[in-house]
Amino acid sequence: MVSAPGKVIVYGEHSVVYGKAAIAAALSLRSYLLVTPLLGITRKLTLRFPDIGLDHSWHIDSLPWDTFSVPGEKKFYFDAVERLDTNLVDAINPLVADIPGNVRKVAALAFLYMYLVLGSKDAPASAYTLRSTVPIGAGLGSSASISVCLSAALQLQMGTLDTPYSGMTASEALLELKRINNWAFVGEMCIHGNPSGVDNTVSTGGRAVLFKRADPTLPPQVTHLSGFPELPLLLVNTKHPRSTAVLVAGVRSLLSKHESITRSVLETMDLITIEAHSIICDPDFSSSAGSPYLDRLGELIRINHGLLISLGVSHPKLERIRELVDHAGVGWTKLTGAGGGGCSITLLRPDVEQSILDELDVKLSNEGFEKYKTTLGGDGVGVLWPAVANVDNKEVQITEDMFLAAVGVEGAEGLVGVGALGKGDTGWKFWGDLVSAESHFTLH
Ligand SMILES: Nc1ncnc2c1ncn2[C@@H]1O[C@H](COP(=O)(O)OP(=O)(O)OP(=O)(O)O)[C@@H](O)[C@H]1O
Ligand SMILES: C[C@@](O)(CCO)CC(=O)[O-]
Ligand SMILES: [Mg+2]
Repeated sequence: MVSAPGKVIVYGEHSVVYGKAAIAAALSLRSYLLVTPLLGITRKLTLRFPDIGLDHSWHIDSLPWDTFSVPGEKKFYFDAVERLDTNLVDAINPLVADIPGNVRKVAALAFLYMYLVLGSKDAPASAYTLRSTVPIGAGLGSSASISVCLSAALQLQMGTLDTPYSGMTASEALLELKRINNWAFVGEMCIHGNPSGVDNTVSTGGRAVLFKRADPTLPPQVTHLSGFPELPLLLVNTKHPRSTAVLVAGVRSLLSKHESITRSVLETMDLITIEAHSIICDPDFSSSAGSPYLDRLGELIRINHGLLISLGVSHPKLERIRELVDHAGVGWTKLTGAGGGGCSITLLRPDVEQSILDELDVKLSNEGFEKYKTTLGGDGVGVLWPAVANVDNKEVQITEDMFLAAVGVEGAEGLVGVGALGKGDTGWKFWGDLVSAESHFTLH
């Protein structure tokens, strides 16, 4: 069983696709993937993605392995892949043709692409069951978090990746994270079309990153921001779904029509991220009341949002949230992720009275918006191997039923041993924190 976090882009969405810098942090909302061996004589591969209503099986022997075993085709096994191989995509398309809806189709495509390149004809028959607490298509990196899960699980299953172990050095962990991230990027390409790689990078490594890929032919420059401050953030979902691929394509079209103007907007976004990074890295940085640093970060958030509006990626519902927050005077707001709906973040002023925040909460929820309680800067990809839990002091294999019933269940407090599993009133429940039951690749 593996898991990986969603993310918040604090500065630099969209411009990051054009080689500009972005700052992103991992969220405490996560996706979880369980791989269960399928017993029986039929050699099947089953995808169970109940969040999007996908339940589909293929016979392993009927998959187009020949297309995927062209000599030399697997030479890039661990390397970064820059673009999808159109022959491979063409071979997969008929396999997903009868799956209804683009949301399901691209998720199945991402899985099959990775499975066919990373796996082999002799792979054991398995079910891949995925559940996520990251809202889908809301700007919080749901696609990246599932891509990281799929990449890690498949490479672990095929024996090409080590599980994290105590004593693993930082450079060994970095290598494994790189392998996971490279293939998560492939998943993102299947889902997004033209991803920058920032989402999968922060979901893989966790914490927070400064990310920039100035030259598309070279790997990105990634600075892990271990000292990322605990910023007081309000995260609100418009609940208006949208597709990142469509929004990214919209910016590309604007660029082709108004090239120099759009380029200068993207340039300014780069300056914003760089300035924010230097503020956060200031040795005197403080986010407490009266500190000028938070105001400056807030102003940069406001300017960044204004530029995103000018790129055409805001939405009336995002503007409504901003209006309500501005009216309450509690902080600075911008969209996060691809925009067009999805979520906004507000950097809260430290000295705001609780009663004003409570009033704002009521207004937001009356208008159908959803607020998330989450923390930033959490762990990246995690592995629970073998997938066993402690039930009544016995180790039991986590079954698909237990997994489906337990992931995302609220109120699993009352720690009875980290990651222990037991019968709650409503069925199987993880008591305690799934994430802390896993092992993680640590960089420092
Ligand atoms: N829980 C899930 N189960 C199955 N597929 C999922 C799940 N979450 C995301 N996906 C896949 O990812 C797609 C959404 O990705 P998209 O990039 O459009 O939005 P996002 O990643 O949530 O937002 P952003 O890219 O702005 O952070 C869905 O259409 C689906 O194919
Ligand atoms: C809009 C975008 O910049 C962020 C999506 O979370 C796209 C990307 O970086 O791949
Ligand atoms: Mg995405």
